[in-house]
Amino acid sequence: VVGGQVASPNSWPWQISLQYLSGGSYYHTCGGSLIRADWVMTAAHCVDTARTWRVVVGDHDIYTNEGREQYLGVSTVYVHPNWNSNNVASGYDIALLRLSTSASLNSYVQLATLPPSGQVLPHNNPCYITGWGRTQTGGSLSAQLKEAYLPVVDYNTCTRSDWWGSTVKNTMVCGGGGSDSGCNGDSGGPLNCQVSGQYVVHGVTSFVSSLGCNTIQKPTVFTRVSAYISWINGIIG
Ligand SMILES: CC(C)C[C@H](NC(=O)[C@H](CCCC[NH3+])NC(=O)C(F)(F)F)C(=O)Nc1ccc(C(C)C)cc1
Repeated sequence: VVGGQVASPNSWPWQISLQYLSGGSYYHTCGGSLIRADWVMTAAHCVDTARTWRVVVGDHDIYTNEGREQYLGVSTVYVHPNWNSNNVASGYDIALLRLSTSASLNSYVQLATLPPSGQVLPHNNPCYITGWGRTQTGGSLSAQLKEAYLPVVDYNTCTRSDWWGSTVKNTMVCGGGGSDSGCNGDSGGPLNCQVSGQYVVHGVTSFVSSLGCNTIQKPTVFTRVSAYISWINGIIG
């Protein structure tokens, strides 16, 4: 997350860290959202490479043990069948992870609320991106979970030729477009939008401009969760 601020610890209790095993250690690579005690929603591009994964719930500082973390294995990865790793612009950047151990829900670990199928939020709807991603283009990951205010940019605006043009599809949500943005390592994490006084996960962080994370008029682009509710329900039952 570029800009924004460090989140109050565990204030986004559905946020997870997706980590992979390398040389005997685990490394953060993506975010995600806990949607059932044994299911995580993330981005398909996060799991393009076959690795040994683990999901950490209840985390705040990914480099220190604060006692609220639960470390959970991943038994099965379900990538959307239409996902094309060579073209993030076609959408379908969504995957579900079946956990080998269920999370234990408490005040630090809660399930995300998903939107009703088909719901499209209006321009400027209040939303926050959260994640441990780079804090600047080409910078390092954030040790502590960050949040940034990225209000919805409606489809009409986001697809303007001087914004994202036809790169953005209506199965996506745009947020921000100013000096705050998502960045590498935020992928797969939630866009948390306020709807009727409740935070609802309306987006899965998908891409930013290759010119730089917080490029003006290139809002952070999210998979629109409400476009995939049937697929999700078909998988998790
Ligand atoms: C150094 C970073 C900022 C580069 C930037 N990376 C990204 O946007 C990556 C993953 C993109 C999937 C493609 N393999 N996503 C992120 O960093 C995220 F914002 F989600 F955290 C990128 O490649 N962006 C990109 C690439 C191609 C397109 C074409 C569809 C025009 C659009 C954006």
